[in-house]
Amino acid sequence: MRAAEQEAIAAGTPGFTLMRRAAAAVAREAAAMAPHGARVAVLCGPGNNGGDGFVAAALLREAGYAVSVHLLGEAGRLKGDAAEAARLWAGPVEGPALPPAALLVDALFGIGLNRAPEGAAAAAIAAMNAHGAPILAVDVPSGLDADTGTAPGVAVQAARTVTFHTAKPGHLLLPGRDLCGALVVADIGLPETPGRLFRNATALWGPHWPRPRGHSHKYTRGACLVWSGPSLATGAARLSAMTALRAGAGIVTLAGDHAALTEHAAHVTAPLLRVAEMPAELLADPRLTACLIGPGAGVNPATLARVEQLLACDRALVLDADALTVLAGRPEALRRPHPTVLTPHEGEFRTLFGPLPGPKHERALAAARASGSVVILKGADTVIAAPDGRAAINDNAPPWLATAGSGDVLAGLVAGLLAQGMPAFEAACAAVFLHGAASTEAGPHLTAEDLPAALWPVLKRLYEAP
Ligand SMILES: NC(=O)C1=CN([C@@H]2O[C@H](COP(=O)(O)OP(=O)(O)OC[C@H]3O[C@@H](n4cnc5c(N)ncnc54)[C@H](O)[C@@H]3O)[C@@H](O)[C@H]2O)[C@@H](O)CC1
Ligand SMILES: Nc1ncnc2c1ncn2[C@@H]1O[C@H](COP(=O)(O)OP(=O)(O)O)[C@@H](O)[C@H]1O
Ligand SMILES: [K+]
Repeated sequence: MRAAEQEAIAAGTPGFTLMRRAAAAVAREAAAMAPHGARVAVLCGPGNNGGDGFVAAALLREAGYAVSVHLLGEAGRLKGDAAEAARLWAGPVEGPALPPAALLVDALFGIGLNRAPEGAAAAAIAAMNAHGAPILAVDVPSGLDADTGTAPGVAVQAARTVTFHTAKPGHLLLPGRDLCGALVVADIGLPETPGRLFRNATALWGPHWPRPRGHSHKYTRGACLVWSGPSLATGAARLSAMTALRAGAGIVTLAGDHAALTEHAAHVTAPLLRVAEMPAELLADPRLTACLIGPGAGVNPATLARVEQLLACDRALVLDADALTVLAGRPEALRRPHPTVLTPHEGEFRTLFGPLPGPKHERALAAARASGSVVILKGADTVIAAPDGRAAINDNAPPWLATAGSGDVLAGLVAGLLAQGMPAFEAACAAVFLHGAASTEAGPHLTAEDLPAALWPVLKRLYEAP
């Protein structure tokens, strides 16, 4: 953001012009939240976030709102664009005590927050939260660290947050995402800057989406092997296999011992069933393009031996659940010259990689580098990270996705996309996004079994999109 701002200023757009555009977006959102003519209280801080507040206050007053402006600090100490913004506001500048109002505009701190709010700043934030009126946060809810999604102290709980140019990690990572309320990203005319950190969206992976051609047959669409857990632990692999088929893999094989396959045979029709002791018995088939192991596998030496055999093969590979746990503390064992995707939740992640410092996207990136693999660090704010330094934060998954078996569905989705030749990072991002979209489609009270069916309309819409 700061680089984009510098570039724009160097190219001749004054900083104050950017501030005016930002403030116009704030005023637009405020007008959408408060009835015309209502009382709006704008709380400004000592930096440019406060500057946005002053300009927005002037715009709202022009538009007919009853606006009061409150400053934390002294008007005489405002500098640069913020001082110019304060001059634009013709009315009185009051202290931080807030009057009754229909809407509060939080322009206290933005991306310049550099420590936990204390004293008057902490009191002002607490007073906003206790006020009762909805809060529109300018750029970032004050007190939230835009880089990490964490709040070092007290933070504003906004109803809506309007940010500029692009979402920051703190808007997408928890608890930041919850503090923001509804997020609005406003264009303020900054140039596109090349970045390595993304908000997960169709544009990130859509160009790599595998589409069958007229002459495709099931083997050219990709063949996927899903290793099954033993008898009475087969459901997880079945969810994965059904989802891999739904993802578009031409053929999916469930493999394991005879008792396990007997259970599968009682449930599924489309997947092939192959009795095998070890994956190597099936890897001779050159048509096989991707393998998945872990769901229901069990944490035991047999699983470790199978994982090691699969790591040594030349197919794309997804390791989930128990296949990650058997490699506890050995991420370097995952290095291989073929696409590999790991799908740990926080517990499996810690077991495999140990405690890593920093915000979630940085932890996932460190794990991706250590393992040479694409890492999907799951949770309500799933992060996808690649060893080359790219990372994406996902924010489309509703909380009812937290249900037993939904992780197995995600693993199968990744495997199905890898089987079709989709590159690992893009396949992982697509899978996480579509998983979230399918759970939104299915709605509250879904079970993991509903997800492959719910993916169907989501995928159809993907095909219909231009
Ligand atoms: N960077 C850009 O391209 C643009 C930035 N704009 C606005 O400018 C903001 C960034 O402005 P600044 O860099 O001036 O930073 P801020 O206005 O976010 O905050 C910095 C000020 O707050 C003080 N401060 C930080 N943490 C504090 C704490 N815990 N307790 C008390 N005081 C604290 C600092 O000492 C400094 O005076 C953005 O969030 C956005 O609202 C917009 O005007 C549009 C363009
Ligand atoms: N609060 C939440 N909001 C959205 N998605 C969630 C939430 N909690 C978990 N998830 C998602 O649900 C899935 C759970 O996977 P996992 O923990 O492996 O469960 P299981 O092993 O039972 O399948 C993951 O994709 C995770 O990202
Ligand atoms: K703010």
